[in-house]
Amino acid sequence: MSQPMILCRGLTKTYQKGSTTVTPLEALDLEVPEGQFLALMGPSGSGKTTLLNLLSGIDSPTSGTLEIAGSEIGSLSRGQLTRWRARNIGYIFQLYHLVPILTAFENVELPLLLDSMSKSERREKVESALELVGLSDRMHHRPTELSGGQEQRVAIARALVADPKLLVADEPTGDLDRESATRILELLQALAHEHGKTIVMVTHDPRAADAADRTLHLEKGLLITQP
Ligand SMILES: Nc1ncnc2c1ncn2[C@@H]1O[C@H](COP(=O)(O)OP(=O)(O)OP(=O)(O)O)[C@@H](O)[C@H]1O
Repeated sequence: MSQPMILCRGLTKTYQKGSTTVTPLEALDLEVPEGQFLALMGPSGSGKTTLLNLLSGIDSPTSGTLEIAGSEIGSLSRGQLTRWRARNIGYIFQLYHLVPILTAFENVELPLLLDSMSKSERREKVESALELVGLSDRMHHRPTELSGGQEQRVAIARALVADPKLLVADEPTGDLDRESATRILELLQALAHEHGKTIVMVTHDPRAADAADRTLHLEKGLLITQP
């Protein structure tokens, strides 16, 4: 079998609050194959965001191992982690986080400005990311001129533009009506099944979880196996 995209063994995160130790994630073992669309559910405070932040290199584990695409990232320094993240992770937020004064094109272009790349190469990548999310005709619109579903698709194009292997999404349909949510979920399914992206999506919505290939449940920092 090929190596998993995500491999966690005994992954643990603790915080010290005065004399109390908070353990948002405890000894988590997890394997996710490349191209899988995984949903992560659990009550508030169960450790979902903590896990997303570890998988995406925003935070580092206290103990355990964490391999993404065969690289151990748990022990990288902050600077190494920032560079690794820019190449390997696309992050999708519930409230899109687009820059309001920039057009859809300029928002999607942002992650590429850190790379030394010609303007024409950048344009090509931005245009194909916007085409992939079905927004070629909205390229020069600003966020206020787009619907919520379209804003989320711009945000997905921005997450995709540097061609990361792993997409992490924190409640990507949480602020959308049912029809827009369905289109976003179909897009995420296509990204996993047709483009080989591995996707980890936090959601409170059972309908969104149903769109995924597999659902994991967290409770008090522990993984509850699916019945
Ligand atoms: N920086 C921090 N310092 C101390 N405790 C923290 C920190 N970050 C998270 N925690 C604690 O870890 C636990 C898990 O938090 P986390 O944000 O991962 O939960 P969640 O499942 O994403 O919740 P929600 O669905 O409400 O977003 C909570 O008890 C939280 O208070």
